[in-house]
Amino acid sequence: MNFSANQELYTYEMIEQTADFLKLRVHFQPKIGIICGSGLGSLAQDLKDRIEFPYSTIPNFPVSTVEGHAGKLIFGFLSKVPVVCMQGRFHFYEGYPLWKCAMPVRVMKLMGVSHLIATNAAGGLHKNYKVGDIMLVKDHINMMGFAGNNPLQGPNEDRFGPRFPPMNKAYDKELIKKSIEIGENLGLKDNLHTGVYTCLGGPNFETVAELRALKMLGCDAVGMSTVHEVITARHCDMHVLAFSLITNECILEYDSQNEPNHEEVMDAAKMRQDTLIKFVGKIVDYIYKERCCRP
Ligand SMILES: O=P(O)(O)O[C@@H]1C[C@H](O)[C@@H](CO)O1
Ligand code: HPA
Repeated sequence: MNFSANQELYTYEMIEQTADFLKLRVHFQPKIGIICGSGLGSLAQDLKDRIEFPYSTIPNFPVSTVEGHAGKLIFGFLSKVPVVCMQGRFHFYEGYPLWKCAMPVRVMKLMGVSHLIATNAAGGLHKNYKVGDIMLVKDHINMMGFAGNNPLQGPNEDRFGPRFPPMNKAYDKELIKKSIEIGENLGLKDNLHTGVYTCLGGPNFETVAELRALKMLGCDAVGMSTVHEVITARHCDMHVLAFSLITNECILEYDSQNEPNHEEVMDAAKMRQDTLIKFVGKIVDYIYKERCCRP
């Protein structure tokens, strides 16, 4: 990252300006933020009393450029719970620095969101993962961080959080436990896992050697998002639940005839959309009743 470009970083006031723009137009306070992964935009389709903002109409917002990411911020009620959904997220490979990719999380924070549900499409590395399975993220390996890239780089904004935030409790254990229970009640017992997610910069899918290395490091699923959003959310003390929909099995053998592609990712997401809508709806309901409304 070029630090002479620091003046291009979002200031607190810019994020505030974006949040104020939205607050003026949305007459309820969302408590839960949902980021829809590739092909998972349908998670936002069931919102009642929706108010939609194409990203291009929101001051200071980047715009999504990827197929399967509609590029809208949608406010509404899911199971009577006020939420905000990102129908489309920003990826590093689109040319955005990580701090820009994660900026909407800070906007959510300033709007009063206390819980973030980040979803993604990911390749399954673990031998037991099948296409259509759900992996609740219990931890991540920040590979881009290993290479010196982090959404919190640059001067720290103390009004969001500390210079050196801990990350050992990034994913809320109680929410993972509850989500497993919810998933099992929906008949997903055999399709539900907890595991370690990693994000690479993309946009190319990984080589066999890279995938083998990631597996050796302890990664169970690989994608191109989420980690920088979670770091940003934890920095400003939001509670985080994240899950990956396994959309393809990672190819770990040189003699495989298969090649991963974005279409299979989108197809797998489409196949699972109804189940995921129910799953997320029940999680949102639980968070709202048991967390947000707790005195
Ligand atoms: O936004 P997510 O992480 O769900 O998207 C994944 C990673 C790439 O953007 C794309 C590859 O098919 O899906
Ligand atoms: N690798 C990286 N990102 C992905 C994959 C994958 O196999 N599947 C969906 N997003």
